[in-house]
Amino acid sequence: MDDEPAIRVRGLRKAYGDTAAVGGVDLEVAHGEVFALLGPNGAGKTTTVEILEGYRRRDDGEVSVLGVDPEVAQRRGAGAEAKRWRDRVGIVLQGTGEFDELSVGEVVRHFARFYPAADDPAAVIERVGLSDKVRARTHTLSGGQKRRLDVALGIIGRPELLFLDEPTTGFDPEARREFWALIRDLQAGGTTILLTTHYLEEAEALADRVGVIARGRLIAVDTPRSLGRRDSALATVSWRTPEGAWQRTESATPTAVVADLAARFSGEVPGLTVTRPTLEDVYLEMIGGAA
Ligand SMILES: Nc1ncnc2c1ncn2[C@@H]1O[C@H](COP(=O)(O)OP(=O)(O)OP(=O)(O)O)[C@@H](O)[C@H]1O
Repeated sequence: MDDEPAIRVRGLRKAYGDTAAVGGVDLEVAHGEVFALLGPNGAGKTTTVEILEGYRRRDDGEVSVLGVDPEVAQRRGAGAEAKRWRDRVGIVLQGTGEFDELSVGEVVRHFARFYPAADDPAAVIERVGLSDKVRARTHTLSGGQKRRLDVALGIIGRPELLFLDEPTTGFDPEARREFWALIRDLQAGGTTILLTTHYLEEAEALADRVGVIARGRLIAVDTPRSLGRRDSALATVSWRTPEGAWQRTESATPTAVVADLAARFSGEVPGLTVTRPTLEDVYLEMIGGAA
């Protein structure tokens, strides 16, 4: 691990005509980190990620991805060093997953040939849960299965850095859990991951840090646990009275409230729960404030 972060962005700007899609973003992602970009539709997540991938040109700002300017690395005829950079970066765009009449196995094996140290196609197909579809033509796959194929193509080259734009859209709950296990596995193997998602529980399950983008600006960066000072927010204690009515109180010292209740009930407190704001609660409040 070197001192330079895997991703460093300073003053990034991008406009489409009069629309300022990205309006001055600073961001650093460390080697080995899983970072989730959150934000409402049209906030500027995809634009930011595609600039980092080198697929879109920026208007202004500095961008370094694995020590290289991605815009330069993706230029036509950029040379051997740029090719090496592209081999180190895995990209899963927002949904393709269809390759005419080719089968899943053929597509993955085909992509494997582009990389100098590609993973074993059969192992990757297994990892994304498509082993029983290896001979299926890609246009016959379901939406979630096409997305899994996208993920397979993103990781076949064993990237150091993986970009995932809304990777689990269309996944059923079980597939999503399997995907989370795959991401944890990749992180354990040292892969740095930048993902965008609309699923707050996904960000919470996977990300070391989350960044919230609203109207092209990064309005907060923190751990999922601490975002919006969530960890020090008042706790809500709820319980049922002996008459069966629900009671609730907000407190900065919920342990004292629970101890007091335990003494009053001399034992088990019926229906007791202690909750703090969820990641979704603080996220929605932030987005509301930024609108
Ligand atoms: N090619 C384009 N031409 C013109 N405007 C664009 C283009 N791509 C994006 N935009 C605009 O830029 C803004 C940011 O879009 P972007 O796709 O980056 O948002 P996003 O956060 O990824 O949204 P979503 O969650 O819906 O994927 C939006 O207002 C969008 O309409």
